[in-house]
Amino acid sequence: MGKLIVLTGPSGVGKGTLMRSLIEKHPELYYSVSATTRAPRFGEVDGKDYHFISRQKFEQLIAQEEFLEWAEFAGNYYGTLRKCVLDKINISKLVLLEIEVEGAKQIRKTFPEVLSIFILPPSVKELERRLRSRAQDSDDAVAQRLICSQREIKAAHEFDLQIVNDKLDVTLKKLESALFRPSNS
Ligand SMILES: Nc1nc2c(ncn2[C@@H]2O[C@H](COP(=O)(O)OP(=O)(O)O)[C@@H](O)[C@H]2O)c(=O)[nH]1
Ligand SMILES: Nc1ncnc2c1ncn2[C@@H]1O[C@H](COP(=O)(O)OP(=O)(O)O)[C@@H](O)[C@H]1O
Repeated sequence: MGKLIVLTGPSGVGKGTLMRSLIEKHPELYYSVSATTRAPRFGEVDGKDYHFISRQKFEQLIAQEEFLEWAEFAGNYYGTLRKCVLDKINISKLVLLEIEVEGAKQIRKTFPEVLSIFILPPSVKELERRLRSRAQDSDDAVAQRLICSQREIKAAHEFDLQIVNDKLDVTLKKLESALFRPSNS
C-alpha cells in the first residue's frame, strides 16, 4: 500500500510552490490533479494544473460520488477525483494532495491514515504580500482569500503537522523529512 499526504493551509502561503519543488526533486511522488470550476489563470494547462470543468459537470460528478472530497472556495468548486488517488495508492505510490482546509478535514475523516500537513505563513502581512505578488487574482479575489485565511489558520492544530513556510529551502527540508521518514516510506 502507498500513502496519502495532504498539504493544506491558506491560499498564498506557498503550497503550490512547495508541491512543484517536491515533485521536481522526487519524480516518484504522484501529484493528484484536482478538478475545478475556476477559470484558468494565465499559463495554466488543462489536465496538468487542474481539470477545468463547468459547474454543471462538477455537480454531476458530485452526484456520481466521483470525488474523494470536494469544497467550495472563494466562489468556485474544487475536488479530488477518487479513482485516480485510490488507484495510485493501491500500486504503492506516495500520493500528494494540495487542497484547502475544508477538503483536508473531510479527508481526515474518510481516510484516517492520511498524513496531514498544515502550512502556515510567517505572518498575515507576509501572506497578503505573497497573494498580491503572485499578481494572478483580482483585488476582490485576494480580499476573499484573506478573509478565508483567518478561519483556516484557526484550524491548523487539527492537522498532524504544522510547518511555517518562511524560507522556502528550509520548509522543503522539513517537508521531505516528514514525507520520507521510515514509517512513511
Ligand atoms: N478541497 C479542495 N481544495 C482544493 C483542491 N484543489 C485545489 N484546492 C485548493 O483551493 C484553493 C484555491 O486554489 P486556487 O484557486 O488554485 O488558488 P491558489 O492555490 O491559492 O493559488 C487552494 O487552497 C487550493 O489548495 C481540491 O481538489 N479540493
Ligand atoms: N517561502 C516563500 N518565501 C517567499 N515567497 C514565497 C514562499 N513560498 C511561496 N512564495 C510565493 O508566494 C506566492 C504564493 O505562492 P503559491 O505557491 O501560489 O501559494 P498557494 O498555492 O498556497 O496559494 C507565489 O508568488 C510564490 O512564489
